[in-house]
Amino acid sequence: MWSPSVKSEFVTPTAASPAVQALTVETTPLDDVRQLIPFLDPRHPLLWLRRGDGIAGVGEAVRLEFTGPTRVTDAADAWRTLAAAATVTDPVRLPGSGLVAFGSFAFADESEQASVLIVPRVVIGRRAGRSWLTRVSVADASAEAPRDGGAAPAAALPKPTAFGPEFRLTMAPGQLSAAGYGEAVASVVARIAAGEVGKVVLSRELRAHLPAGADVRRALVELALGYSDCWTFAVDGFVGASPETLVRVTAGRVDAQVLAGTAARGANAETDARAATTLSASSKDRAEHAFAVDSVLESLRPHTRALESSAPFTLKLPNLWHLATDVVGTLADGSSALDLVAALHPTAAVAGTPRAAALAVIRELEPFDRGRYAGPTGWIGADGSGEWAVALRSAQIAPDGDLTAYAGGGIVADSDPVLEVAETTMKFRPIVEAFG
Ligand SMILES: C=C(O[C@H]1C=CC=C(C(=O)O)[C@@H]1O)C(=O)O
Repeated sequence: MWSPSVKSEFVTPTAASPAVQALTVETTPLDDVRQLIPFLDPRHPLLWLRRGDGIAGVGEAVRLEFTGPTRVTDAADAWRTLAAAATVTDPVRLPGSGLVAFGSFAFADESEQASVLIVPRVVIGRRAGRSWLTRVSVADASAEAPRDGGAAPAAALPKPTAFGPEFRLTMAPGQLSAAGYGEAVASVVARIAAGEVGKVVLSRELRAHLPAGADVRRALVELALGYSDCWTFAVDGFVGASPETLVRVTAGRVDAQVLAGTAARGANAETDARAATTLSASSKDRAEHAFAVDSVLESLRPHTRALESSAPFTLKLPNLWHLATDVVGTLADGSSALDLVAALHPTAAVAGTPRAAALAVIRELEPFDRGRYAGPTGWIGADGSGEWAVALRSAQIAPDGDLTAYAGGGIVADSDPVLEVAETTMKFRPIVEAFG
């Protein structure tokens, strides 16, 4: 149960967060800030942005790391404790103002990649023409005075910085080549025919190396401009532009947009319209989509009332068409956005059906750790509100500059290996073009 409290003074340490920190958080309104990206740290950007609205974080006031099967529920618990110990002044009261943490979680229980919640020292936010600045300062719960002297008084906007030099990366196949991916797809189709599993989402990776000191904001600008209807994100070196909303919680309302089923865009208006019509009529894509919608409804139902889903429709993105379904409901049990993320992940849009069997096939056929690809990425607020995407069309940048990009697709009984390879190539486009 989520019981919002932003004024509590007393903190109980938890296993996930042994030294609980008391945060002082102050949000002040700003004149409209149209561009958030120039304010980011070029090498450690924290960003959540769609259609020009979102939040940009600078610095780290708190960093919590989680691993293993309970990583999301541990994070939800740790966040409750941290938020309850914070003193928050927030006259703006918009989604993303006040105390927020950016988060990104590994896809797999056994992943070596840490899952994180990061509370920035400074957040600049923008929503519907209103902007704000949030400053965060930290004190140990036991300490008498804040370590860094308390929240800075409501202050001027931090300065945007000039972009570093342009760079272009060449991506090379990773541990699973395009041909190897085609073979893995054929193997999944055979397992489906044998009745072992209904659907499996398989992926492959591309690799590159970022020059020392590269300004990652350049790629974020490309993603945000090229894919403005997607969630452009950057958290702890993990960047992307995902079209899929895993879940949003705002003022007791819960919504999601499920995507599964993909077609190439046509070369002209006529073939493009035909591609969309063919996609919505395709029994293969509709089957793939239905698995994903069912898994989301099943996970959200215990936490919501009046949960409804739209009929599937075609969603146009610059690089492809998707089949999409909108889901909306009312929060019934006080869950936070992270509680719902824990209930939802991994959906059948990124794992398959039945879930356990599909995950076993992924472990067997993908010779790499997905890291945070296809995991939940987004933000959580002090009152449990938040916005989370399924982290698709994404890449992880390691501290040494190694970059790994990921793309996959849902494999069902009628999937064709050649077409599935082509689909992953289309899905790599946002990242390949942003860095290339
Ligand atoms: C697994 C990915 O996409 C998922 C989301 C939308 C459509 C999908 C598909 O048509 O296969 C996938 O389920 C990816 O982009 O890497």
